[in-house]
Amino acid sequence: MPPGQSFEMQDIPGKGKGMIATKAILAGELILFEAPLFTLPSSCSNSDVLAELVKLAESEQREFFSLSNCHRGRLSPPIGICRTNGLPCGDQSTLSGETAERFGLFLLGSRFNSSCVPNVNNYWDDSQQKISFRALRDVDAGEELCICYTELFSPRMELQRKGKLAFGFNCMCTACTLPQTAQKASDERRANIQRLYGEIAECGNNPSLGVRKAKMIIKQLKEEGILEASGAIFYYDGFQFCASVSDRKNAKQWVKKALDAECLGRGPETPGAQMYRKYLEDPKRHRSFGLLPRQTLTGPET
Ligand SMILES: C[S@@+](CC[C@H](N)C(=O)[O-])C[C@H]1O[C@@H](n2cnc3c(N)ncnc32)[C@H](O)[C@@H]1O
Repeated sequence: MPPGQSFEMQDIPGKGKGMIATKAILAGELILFEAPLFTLPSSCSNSDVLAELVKLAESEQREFFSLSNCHRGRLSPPIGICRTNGLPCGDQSTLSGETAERFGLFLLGSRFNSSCVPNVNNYWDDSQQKISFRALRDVDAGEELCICYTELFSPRMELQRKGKLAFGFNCMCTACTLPQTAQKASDERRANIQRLYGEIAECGNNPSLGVRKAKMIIKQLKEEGILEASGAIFYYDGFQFCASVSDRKNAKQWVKKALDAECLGRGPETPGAQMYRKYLEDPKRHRSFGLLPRQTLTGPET
């Protein structure tokens, strides 16, 4: 591992290898900023992978073949390793339907295991052509550092099914190994979050209801321990509802929260952070500002 790194690779029971924090890490801290071995279109074939592998140094090829492969025996090793370890080089969300057009292979980054309550966020920085990993909350030395491979707003059965289908494992993260009653409560919260996520999109003409739903979803995300991993989009919803009724003061409070969440998980210079900063300066610059009759709504809880 390079010097100064705040984690090391260790064997993790039931998960193969994984990354463990070797010192305390603060929320928002950049843990790793890594260039890919290569990137490929998400629809690539085994021969596309081979064409990339021949361009690599022998030591890199060896490291590539030492990565985990959950498709062993079913797919050729090159494509099996890519499907197991590839990380999206772009935004990806099953709920919004966004799919990254490319994925990248990372010698260190591909060793982060998955959690349904991730403490690390991975983000592809297109301008630098590197992936960043940032702590979503304060992490103690000795804790495992985990990203999330799937999306977060699904009840356990669905998360398990998606993880199993795509990556061939039964998730052993802290949320999936909770005692039964705690798991039931967590499942109910995630089902509520999923429902509210759908409902909030229907509130364009009822911004007061929209703000109430944004607050409900944020409360449940917080209780579930996944607010930092996904809060920015709901704070931005709150902003848009307030902007649509010319509620400048509350719009600013919502977009400030969205900006803070974006900076925490993705960094201060992303296109998203720049957009939030623009609206924080002047909410009127949003296209929906003043589209509905003037009304005073409420800001986010502090
Ligand atoms: C991208 S690799 C992660 C690093 C891998 N553990 C290794 O040893 O290199 C993905 C594989 O790690 C394991 N894994 C990741 N997250 C897991 C989890 N939450 N529970 C169980 N296994 C997990 C699964 O075998 C999965 O196919």
